[in-house]
Amino acid sequence: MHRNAVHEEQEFLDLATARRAELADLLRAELSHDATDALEQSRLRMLRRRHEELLRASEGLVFGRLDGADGSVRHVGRVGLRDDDESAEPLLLDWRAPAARPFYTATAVDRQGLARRRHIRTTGSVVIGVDDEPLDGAATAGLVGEGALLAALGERRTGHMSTVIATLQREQDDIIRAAATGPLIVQGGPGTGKTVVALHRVAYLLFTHQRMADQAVLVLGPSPRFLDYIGQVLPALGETAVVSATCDTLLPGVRVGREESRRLAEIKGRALWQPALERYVTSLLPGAGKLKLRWDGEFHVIAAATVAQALASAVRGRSYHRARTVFAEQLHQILAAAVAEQRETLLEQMEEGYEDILARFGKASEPADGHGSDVDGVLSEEEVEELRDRIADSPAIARFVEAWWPTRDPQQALRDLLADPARLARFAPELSPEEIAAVTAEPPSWSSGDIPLLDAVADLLGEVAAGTASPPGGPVAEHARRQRGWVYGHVVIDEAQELSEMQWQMVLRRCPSRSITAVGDIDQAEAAHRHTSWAQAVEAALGDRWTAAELTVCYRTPREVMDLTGPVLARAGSHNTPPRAVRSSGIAPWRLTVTVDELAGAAAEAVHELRRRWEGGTVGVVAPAARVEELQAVLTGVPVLTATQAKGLEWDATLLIDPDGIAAEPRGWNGLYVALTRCTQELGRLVPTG
Ligand SMILES: Nc1ncnc2c1ncn2[C@@H]1O[C@H](COP(=O)(O)OP(=O)(O)OP(=O)(O)O)[C@@H](O)[C@H]1O
Repeated sequence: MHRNAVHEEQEFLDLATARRAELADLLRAELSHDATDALEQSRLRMLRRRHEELLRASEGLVFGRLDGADGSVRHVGRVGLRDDDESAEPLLLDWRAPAARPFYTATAVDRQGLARRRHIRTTGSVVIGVDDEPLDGAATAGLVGEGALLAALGERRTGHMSTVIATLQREQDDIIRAAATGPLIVQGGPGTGKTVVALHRVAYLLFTHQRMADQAVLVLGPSPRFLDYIGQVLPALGETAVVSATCDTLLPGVRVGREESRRLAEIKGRALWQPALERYVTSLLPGAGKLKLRWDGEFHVIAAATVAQALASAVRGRSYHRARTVFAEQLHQILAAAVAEQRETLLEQMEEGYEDILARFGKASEPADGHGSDVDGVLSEEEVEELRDRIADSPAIARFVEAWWPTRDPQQALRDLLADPARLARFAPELSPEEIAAVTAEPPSWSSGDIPLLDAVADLLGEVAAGTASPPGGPVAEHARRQRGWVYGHVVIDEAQELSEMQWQMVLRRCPSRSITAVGDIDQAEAAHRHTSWAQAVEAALGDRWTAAELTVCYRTPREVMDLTGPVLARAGSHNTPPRAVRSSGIAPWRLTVTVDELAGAAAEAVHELRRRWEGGTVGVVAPAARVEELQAVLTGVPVLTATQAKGLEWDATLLIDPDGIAAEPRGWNGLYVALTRCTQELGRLVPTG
């Protein structure tokens, strides 16, 4: 029966493959001509996107089939394909289309009109097997497509995350398709597919909302290594309108140049900096007072009240530089009016003087040639405007404005604050004298904790000149990456439990609509802040305006290993239960005690053995920070990482070195929880004694 099914699906795959090639050819022909107007340009952009999507969809083009209780048959795949006949049902349903949803969510209890779900396994353009799941029978364990899922989970790891569109589970699918109108915070234990969900959600949102594709989506991850690990998922799903970054790399042109202590990371992550920096930047504004400007050899005094009024209206709701531009424009206007008025007064005085002279000589005060009371020489409106333009273009006036209201470099402005204890005490009175001393003692290069402060200052100062936007055309992600002030359609944060309050502010600035998906595990938090609940972690940034969701099943770590995590989680102060492991690897975790002197040798031997056992897969080593360097020297061909660095990654086998040493690190129990849960198959522990 299966042979027939394979044959049947092969026929369908051949049909879909041919149609894909045909559509790609048609699109290529359409894309060969140039756009003549903006409308055509945007149409071509969409076609180009579609073309790329089709080209990339060669692997796993068709992976599912839905048989309706009414006898209907629909196939689900990586992209949607239409037949020639536009009115007919699509040949292939895109996995993100609403009609494909039952593939991920239908169960025997909630059949959604289906009689059967079929998973189709393929290699390239060959169907290698099918898994049928009747939905009209008795209720099953609740896993969707269990056979296909367990086969996928048991596969060797390549070192890069792959797409899982064929085996997404219902609780994951619910989050992927959730509304994107406000912040959604997803709590999930290790291996529950948080990263999978976050990335597939990006693909879903870009497919569903054109606006997000136009504005790009930002994906924030904890480290460059992690970004590299997930880097192939979205391109494989055909998505390019995505910028991936860490909080450290979000500011164009600014690099983190040094490590910082946990104490300073904690101090600099506090929400108090936002109002402190606002107060500081406000203090940089010029004070109101009369202004004395020179124009055409004459001095003009602008009264303090006029300056105060112009200043107040310029500053309202604007950044420092934007307010400066608005004020300068007003000043040009005021000065032009003052020049015109002074000229008028002068003319009047001249006229009065002339009449005096005439009176003294006993002449009547009738108008005389060129000196009538209609005061010839008073500037017309156009002339005042022209004068204002000349004032606006005048380098001398620009110098005057610069001296009175200087443009500022955000980096310099922040350095001036962080290096000055008196200023810090004035603007951040919540900091203790010891904390201020610790901040001011830091070297001038930037650390990770400085980046959100710098971003806040850059935002409060604003751009010096408007119109720095890059020219239109080219991929949207490139524009977004280059501009600090880019507003994204959506932001996805992975390992969100690590974000400090100030890093959250940095996210909000990039997404004022608050269309944000944050996934993480509060129990894996290792950052310097002390949050142990999501409510605490996001209180300063989001208040209580966010929606919570949860993932409860662990797909990565086998049951044998998850069983070890309960006590570790309890020591980490967690109130959560570890997620339920979906599978067992049949391999008991092992533990070897060695002397400290034997440790490096034993580690090398264990790595050698694990690599042999997991040939074609991956092995990773996690150790306390203090031992990493020494181990890297002896363990070649495998990553040797701290628990923090291992966050989000996975290997077939993990060698955990000195678990007690990891537990003794700051937030070490959380770190140990991370380290224990990185393997998909086997966990070995080397415990030094003495
Ligand atoms: N529905 C699924 N089908 C197939 N594989 C899945 C599915 N969900 C998760 N996985 C796999 O489980 C592993 C863990 O997923 P992921 O890295 O997204 O979990 P996580 O919750 O982010 O974990 P952690 O918090 O430990 O980093 C990955 O190998 C992923 O491909």
